[in-house]
Amino acid sequence: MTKITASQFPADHIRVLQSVRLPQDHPPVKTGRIGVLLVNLGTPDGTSYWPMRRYLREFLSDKRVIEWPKAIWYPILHGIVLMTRPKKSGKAYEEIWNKERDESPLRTITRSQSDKLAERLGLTGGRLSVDWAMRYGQPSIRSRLEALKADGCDRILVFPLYPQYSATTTATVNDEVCKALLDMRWQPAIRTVPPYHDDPVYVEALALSVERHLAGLDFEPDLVLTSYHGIPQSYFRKGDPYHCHCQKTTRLMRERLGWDKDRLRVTFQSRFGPEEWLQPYTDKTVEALAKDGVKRIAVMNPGFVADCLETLEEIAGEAGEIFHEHGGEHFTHIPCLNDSDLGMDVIEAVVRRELSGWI
Ligand SMILES: C=CC1=C(C)c2cc3[nH]c(cc4nc(cc5[nH]c(cc1n2)c(C)c5CCC(=O)O)C(CCC(=O)O)=C4C)c(C)c3C=C
Ligand SMILES: [Fe+2]
Ligand SMILES: [Fe+2]
Repeated sequence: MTKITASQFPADHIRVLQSVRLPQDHPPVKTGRIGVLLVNLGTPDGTSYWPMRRYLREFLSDKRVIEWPKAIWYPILHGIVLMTRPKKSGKAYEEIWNKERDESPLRTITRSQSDKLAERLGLTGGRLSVDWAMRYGQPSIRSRLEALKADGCDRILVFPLYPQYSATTTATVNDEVCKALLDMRWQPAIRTVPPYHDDPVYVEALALSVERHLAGLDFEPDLVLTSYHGIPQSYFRKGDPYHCHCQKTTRLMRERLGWDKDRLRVTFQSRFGPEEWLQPYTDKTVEALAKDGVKRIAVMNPGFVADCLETLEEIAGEAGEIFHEHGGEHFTHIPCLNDSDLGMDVIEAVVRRELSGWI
């Protein structure tokens, strides 16, 4: 957790009661701070079987992620998936693992985003604590909310790091926050960050990241795919707005870049299980493009706030291989916004907006 203590305190209504003299038998009171908690999806603690299994078990037991009835899903999960997937996914994680820190890139980048946000907010004064958590794995949402509360935060802004809303991501973060509140006697006031898929700062950052990346290449891609993580088609039919949010982000980028529909396309990646997922699929599209004679493409992942397994291994690695195997010549992956200045501009703008009235 990074604390920001500034000499200038902007809002009158925020008080620190630590200095108030309390009766001797009074429990300690610490209040008056504001917390910001960045939350990303999660990540295993290691790439070997047991850490992978623990992580996948928590993730795939979430009823927001797999909506099948427990009586059907649990025997499959415990009987097949948790026997085979930890090994397969562990190998994939090994390819992208941050060996220096012995952790996944998602964890490294999320921590850095939290540190940089604290630095940026500190510049303007205020009494804020900035921290980060993972929905699955460590550090857990519960542990960081408790730490913020213990630090005197009686107002906490929770930021699920997903620009496009989905029940499988945003809602499950909010569920976990509410579960932690259930056990608190003195609950902090909570705000959660809404989706920001059409925020001009976000769209501008994405467009600039494309322009800058393409300017540094020695070839010009014929088209760029915006590849979003998929969800089952049935979730969309039941009312999850995720598909529409993805389409809107890409449309706004296209308008900002002044490109036509064929030059910036939407695809969906990371299918899991036998169901039909949102289409067109990224891997199939990449293959079809190469077979149709397209020689140069770029792929980016606007829905991922940080590079991770799904972008580094599945897109920068596998999708590139597919393209080359089927006749493509030049493939480039445009990195996520991560903790770059552009990425931090987006996070800071969203946080400042959502904190309004509190600071
Ligand atoms: C099984 C169903 C899954 C749904 C639905 C799903 C939605 C979803 N996921 C992300 C973002 C990420 N997913 C990541 C990894 C990952 N995702 C699933 C499954 C579903 N995701 C699994 C099983 C895994 C683990 C890896 C594997 O075994 O393949 C990650 C990467 C985490 C990392 O440490 O790098 C991210 C990020 C979104 C945005 C989303 C729906 C919109
Ligand atoms: Fe996922
Ligand atoms: Fe739609």
